[in-house]
Amino acid sequence: MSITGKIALVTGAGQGIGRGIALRLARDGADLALVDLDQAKLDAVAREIEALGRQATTFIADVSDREQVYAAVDHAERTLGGFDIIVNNAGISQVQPLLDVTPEEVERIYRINVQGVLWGIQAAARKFKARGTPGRIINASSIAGHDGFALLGVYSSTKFAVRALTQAAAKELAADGITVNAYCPGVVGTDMWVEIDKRMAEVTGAPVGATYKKYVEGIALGRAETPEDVAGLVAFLAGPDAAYMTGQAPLIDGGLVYR
Ligand SMILES: NC(=O)C1=CN([C@@H]2O[C@H](COP(=O)(O)OP(=O)(O)OC[C@H]3O[C@@H](n4cnc5c(N)ncnc54)[C@H](O)[C@@H]3O)[C@@H](O)[C@H]2O)C=CC1
Ligand SMILES: CC(=O)C(C)=O
Repeated sequence: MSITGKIALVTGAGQGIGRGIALRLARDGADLALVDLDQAKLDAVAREIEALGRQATTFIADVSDREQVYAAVDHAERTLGGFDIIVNNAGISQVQPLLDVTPEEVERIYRINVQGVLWGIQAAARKFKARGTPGRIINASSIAGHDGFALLGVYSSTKFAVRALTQAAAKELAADGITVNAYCPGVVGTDMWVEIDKRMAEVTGAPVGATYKKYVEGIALGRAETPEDVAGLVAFLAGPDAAYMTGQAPLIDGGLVYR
């Protein structure tokens, strides 16, 4: 119960890693603002959180739109009565050889994966400063933010960019008592990897399922990652034991990329 009574906002909370993070933070005592594009999915996660005895509120926002992200943070504060933690988790994948990628594809993924994180950092930091309280900002990077992966080149570059924003924001906001860190998962068995595997099959001709299998076979601990594995690290970054940690982007990947 290390974050009891704290108010946390999680983007991309309707499924996958975001859902796992929201449920873990609720178990650790936080009340949750859940942000995503699909109301029905958000409602289902909100019911799970309420069943744990915590409050949950939902808000539809596209993280690539700065005004919508600011509105989500305002909604969280107004509805739950405070604002302490933001997890900028929403993101999309893109499997495309670098030689084929189009300007429209680059723009779309940068608007969501990079600008979405930047607007979340801005909105949360402005809110923490206005309230005069310390806060935690936690961003989704990836193993692909430490290593550029073939056919995931533009996606990898967005996750490197998240690490850069995390480091710079940590330096700019430390004097206000705000810490900024990222989490770098490996191969997590969510819809994102179903999509990556399907696209890899289209691009390389490998059978469906083969790319995911190959990646999982490379994991030292011998199994795919779960959203709960990721959520454990995020709970640490949100909690009191991470008070002296900022600007970092730790890997949690079962042993796949070593730094
Ligand atoms: N699945 C994996 O193996 C890994 C995932 N990650 C990162 O973790 C984060 C979550 O990934 P998953 O849960 O696996 O993905 P997912 O595809 O299962 O879920 C992503 C969620 O984000 C939401 N979302 C997408 N675009 C949005 C937008 N513009 N505005 C608001 N919400 C939006 C989707 O509706 C969805 O609910 C992403 O940033 C991803 O890049 C990092 C490393 C590995
Ligand atoms: C989705 C993702 O970040 C990887 C590299 O698995």
